[in-house]
Amino acid sequence: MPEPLLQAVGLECERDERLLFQNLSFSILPGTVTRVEGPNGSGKTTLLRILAGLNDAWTGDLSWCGKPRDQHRESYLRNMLYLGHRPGIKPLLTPLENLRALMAGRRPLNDDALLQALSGTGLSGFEHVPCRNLSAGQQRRVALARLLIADEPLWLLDEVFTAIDASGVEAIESLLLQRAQEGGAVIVTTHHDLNLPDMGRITLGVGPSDEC
Ligand SMILES: Nc1ncnc2c1ncn2[C@@H]1O[C@H](COP(=O)(O)OP(=O)(O)OP(=O)(O)O)[C@@H](O)[C@H]1O
Repeated sequence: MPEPLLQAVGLECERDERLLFQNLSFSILPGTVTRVEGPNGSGKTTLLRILAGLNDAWTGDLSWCGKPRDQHRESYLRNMLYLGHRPGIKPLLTPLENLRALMAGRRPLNDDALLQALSGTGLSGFEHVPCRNLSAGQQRRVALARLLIADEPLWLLDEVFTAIDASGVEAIESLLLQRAQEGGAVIVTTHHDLNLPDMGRITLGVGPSDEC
C-alpha cells in the first residue's frame, strides 16, 4: 500500500461548545478522490479549513507524507491547494488579473498560460472584464481556472460546484479524476451528486464514531 499523502488520527473539533467531530481518523492515499459528506452544519467546511491549516481549534494528529504536518508546514502549504466555498476573487480585478494574483508566490506563469486556463473554464471573451460584471457561475469559474494550472498534488475543494452548470460540473469532475490519476489526491465537499468511480468518503454528523 502506498504511503498516505495525508493522514488524520483522532481529530476532534468543538465550536461554540458543540462537538463537531471526535475520533475522526482517515488516510488519503495518492490516486484517490474523497468526499466529505454530512448534513448542513456537520463540520465539512471546518474540517477542510483544519486540513488547509486555516483553523487551529482542533486536537489530534495530522501527517503529511508520513511526517507531522505542522513540523513540515512549508512543504505542506507548497503542495496543497485549497479552494474555499467562496470564490475568493477580487470583484474590481479582471479574471486575468485575479488569476495572476492567485498564482503570486506560487509557480510563475506567463499570461498566455493564464489565458489558456481561463479559456479552459469557458471564460474566453471575458478575460479583461471586471469580475463584478460577471455572473456568479462565471466568477466561480475564475477561481476554478486555478485547477487547470495547479501543480500541487493535494487539492482541498470546498463546495466549488456552487453556481456551476451541468457541463461545468462534468469538466471539474474530469479534472479531479485527472489529478488522482496523476498520483495526487482530492478531498472535496459538495451537496451535488458526483459521478466519480471509487470515491472515498468521510462522513460527518453521524455521532462519535465518525470515520471513513
Ligand atoms: N466562524 C464561526 N464561528 C463559530 N462557529 C461557527 C463558525 N462557522 C461555522 N460555525 C459553526 O460550526 C458548525 C459547522 O459549520 P461548517 O460550516 O463547518 O458546516 P458544514 O458541514 O460545512 O455546513 P454546510 O453544509 O451548511 O456548508 C456549525 O454549527 C456552525 O454554526
